[in-house]
Amino acid sequence: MTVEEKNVDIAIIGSGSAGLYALGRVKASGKSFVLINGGEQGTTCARVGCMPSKVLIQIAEDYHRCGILGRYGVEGHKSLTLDGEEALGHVQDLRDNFVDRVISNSTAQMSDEVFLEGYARFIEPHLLEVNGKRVRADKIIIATGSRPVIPKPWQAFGDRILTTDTLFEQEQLPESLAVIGLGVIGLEIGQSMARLGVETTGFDQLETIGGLDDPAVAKAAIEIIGRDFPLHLGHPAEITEEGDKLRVTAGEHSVVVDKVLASLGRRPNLDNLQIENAGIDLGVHAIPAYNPNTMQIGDSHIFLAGDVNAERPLLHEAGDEGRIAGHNASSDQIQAFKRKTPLAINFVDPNICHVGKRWSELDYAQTAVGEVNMAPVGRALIMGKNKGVIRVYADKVSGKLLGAEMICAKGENLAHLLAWCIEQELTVGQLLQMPFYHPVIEEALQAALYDLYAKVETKNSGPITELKMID
Ligand SMILES: Cc1cc2nc3c(=O)[nH]c(=O)nc-3n(C[C@H](O)[C@H](O)[C@H](O)COP(=O)(O)OP(=O)(O)OC[C@H]3O[C@@H](n4cnc5c(N)ncnc54)[C@H](O)[C@@H]3O)c2cc1C
Ligand SMILES: NC(=O)c1ccc[n+]([C@@H]2O[C@H](COP(=O)([O-])OP(=O)(O)OC[C@H]3O[C@@H](n4cnc5c(N)ncnc54)[C@H](O)[C@@H]3O)[C@@H](O)[C@H]2O)c1
Repeated sequence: MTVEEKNVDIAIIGSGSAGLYALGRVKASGKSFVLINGGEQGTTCARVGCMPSKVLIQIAEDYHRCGILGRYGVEGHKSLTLDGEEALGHVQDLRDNFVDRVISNSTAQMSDEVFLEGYARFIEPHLLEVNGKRVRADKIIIATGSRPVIPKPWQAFGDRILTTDTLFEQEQLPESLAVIGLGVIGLEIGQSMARLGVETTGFDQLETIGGLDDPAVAKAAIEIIGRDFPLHLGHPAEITEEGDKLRVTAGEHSVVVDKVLASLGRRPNLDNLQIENAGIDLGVHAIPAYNPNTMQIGDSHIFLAGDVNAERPLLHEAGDEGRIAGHNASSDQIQAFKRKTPLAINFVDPNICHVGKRWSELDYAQTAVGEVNMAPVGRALIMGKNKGVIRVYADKVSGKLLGAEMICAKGENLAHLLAWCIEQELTVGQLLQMPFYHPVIEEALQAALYDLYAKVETKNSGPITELKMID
């Protein structure tokens, strides 16, 4: 019996952010297409990622902020309490709102002919199967995202192991929580939980946190975040059962907790696609070799966009990768696109950010480093957030900005400014000729830039560093 095949120009697998951005380009080209999605709709970002995590962080930060009120003479602040159920209810309400918005602007408007629900797998290089239906496509975009890693032995602990897939569905806050893996997720959720009153303990096998690799920033971050909850670093964590609780042990540290948040990283959803039937070699790192400027796998008809390629697993990058893949899948010619300056923001308080080149990528002999400590910064003192450090890197000879790493208040804004300057290939001298208001956190960046300027060879022309001369 021959199974009926639907023929299209382009099949997009995954209706997450990368898939939907790709769809925008494909629709505009007028090519025929199908969009295929397995699992829940609404995108990882809106459903279990960026958005619910930021709501939780906001609640925790606002509640924690009450602690400062005594300084201003506000009576009664110590007796404020938090209803965990209502707090989580608020996270869920806003989350539902974000998800509804995504769905109503995308798949809700699509017919069953072009939007197929189910997990796709390759039968042949151009042939996919979804719930028994077959789709033959000239070009295929894989935008299947990633999922949280849970080591196999931990799966036996059932719902006592949380991931960000299940955390935002909880009705109550746990009394105690171990956060294993202090990367981006572990820090954001760990600090929030601690601030909401959950007895939280953090573990990471590395000697650093939040993926920081500038030693000065990592040291400051460990000290600052370590005031919110204990951080046990340098040993992989192991879990054993203790009655209905879990014991988490790493090196000489051990705690008994109600729940564990597994934030050990995320695994690309490539293993469910039978991509070998497409003649694609997964390579040593289990990710097929692809070009990050075209998103094309080798010189094949298949493109890889978003978290599934594990290279820049962030929302704005998933958007760009979707656009590139969508454009190239719809065109006769493959076009390479310049990728943007790397920018990463961890929304802990104070924010941890990095921009441009990482510390470990620098040629230290050719690099000048400017630094400012946040302790004396006027605006930070007023805000009661004068903790942290900003480190900026520039080429020693040309003075061109290369990158930065920081832990500081409003880091999310400073990191953007720096990314935009690197994108424009500006020098530290040119940055000092920009206006700086008073009193603002940007003055801390200005101080770091002055420190950097003193260490680079290229200086501004004219008698006043901060002002350009009129010819
Ligand atoms: C807790 C958390 C917080 C985050 N916070 C931020 C943040 O603040 N800022 C930021 O920039 N990024 C953040 N991120 C990362 C961001 O959410 C991701 O980079 C982005 O959502 C990736 O989008 P995507 O389209 O690649 O994947 P997804 O949105 O996951 O879409 C993939 C889709 O493909 C489907 N699928 C999988 N396999 C198949 C198959 N075989 N067939 C059909 N469909 C399939 C999946 O079910 C899913 O619907 C966060 C992530 C998490 C987990
Ligand atoms: N603000 C944001 O932009 C944001 C927020 C959340 C998530 N994200 C995205 O989600 C991705 C995944 O985040 P993540 O935090 O899960 O991964 P991650 O890679 O950032 O961190 C995982 C951490 O787990 C540690 N680890 C692994 N196995 C361990 C073990 N057995 N014991 C102790 N520690 C162990 C690793 O050393 C690492 O520090 C990020 O790369 C990021 O792109 C972004």
